[in-house]
Amino acid sequence: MLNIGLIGFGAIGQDIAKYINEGKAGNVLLKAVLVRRKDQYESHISDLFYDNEEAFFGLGLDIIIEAAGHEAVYKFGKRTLSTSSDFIIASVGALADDELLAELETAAKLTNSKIIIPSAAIAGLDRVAASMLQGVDEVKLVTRKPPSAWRGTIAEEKVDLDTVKEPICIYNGVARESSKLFPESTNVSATLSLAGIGFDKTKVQVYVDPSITSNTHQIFVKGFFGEMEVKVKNIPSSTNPKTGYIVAMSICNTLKNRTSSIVIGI
Ligand SMILES: NC(=O)C1=CN([C@@H]2O[C@H](COP(=O)(O)OP(=O)(O)OC[C@H]3O[C@@H](n4cnc5c(N)ncnc54)[C@H](O)[C@@H]3O)[C@@H](O)[C@H]2O)C=CC1
Ligand SMILES: O=C([O-])CC(=O)C(=O)O
Repeated sequence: MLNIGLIGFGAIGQDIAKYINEGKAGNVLLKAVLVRRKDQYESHISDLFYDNEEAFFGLGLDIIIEAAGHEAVYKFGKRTLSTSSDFIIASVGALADDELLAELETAAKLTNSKIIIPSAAIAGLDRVAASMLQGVDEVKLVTRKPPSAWRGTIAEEKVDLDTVKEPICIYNGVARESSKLFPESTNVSATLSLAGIGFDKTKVQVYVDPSITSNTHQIFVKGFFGEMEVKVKNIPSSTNPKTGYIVAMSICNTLKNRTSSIVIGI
């Protein structure tokens, strides 16, 4: 039985807690959730919630899952790995900062802990990573989300989300930049970069698209192995429309793999 800690209790965090408690994430126990203010949570489950970082990191957790945003990766990543907990990251875009990535890798090596990056909102990463054995010529991601998913982001500076009628490309560049420009919306571009040819070569286009209701990601890869095209249409979470329901499911499947005797598709 592995003891799990969770940082963040929003759309992803709440679903992860539910799946773990329903026994759907393998032989794991949700031991603690780090939140900003513990008094905001119901008293009957408050034993699970911590707002004292010392206490949370002192629990000796086997795995800590970040589901709180880029800032949380900066704030808690090194500490997690240095205390020998494996670190499952949702806010992967933070790793577009080479210095942070190197710092976390060093911390992981020193304690023999692992940085674990689930597929989360995209698919096909097993093939992208495998194809790197012989090199890849081109990797491209096209992300489209409906207007409701772009509220509170810099998309609002480019598009009137209330009146937009046609798909509008709000970014065309590479993952190094998209990861930072849309910290809550294109973490997938960072995950794809890490699996494949890196942040500076992974091409990214981002659209506000009023013609769709799902958060859609298309991946195009060409290389020695052949070609790959994958399209996912994620139903947005009712708690946070920027995030697909699949993200928490993917993280829980990653947990399941940690305690299962058979591991498929990685
Ligand atoms: N890899 C991927 O495919 C995806 C990654 N994400 C990442 O996951 C993050 C979380 O997503 P959601 O759950 O949908 O967001 P959310 O906004 O619903 O929940 C985030 C929660 O974290 C809490 N939080 C923030 N900073 C914290 C801190 N320092 N300590 C404790 N709690 C803190 C917030 O109060 C909030 O309750 C996103 O910001 C994004 O970076 C989201 C979707 C897909
Ligand atoms: O859930 C999604 O569609 C992807 C997402 O927000 C991200 O990559 O940050």
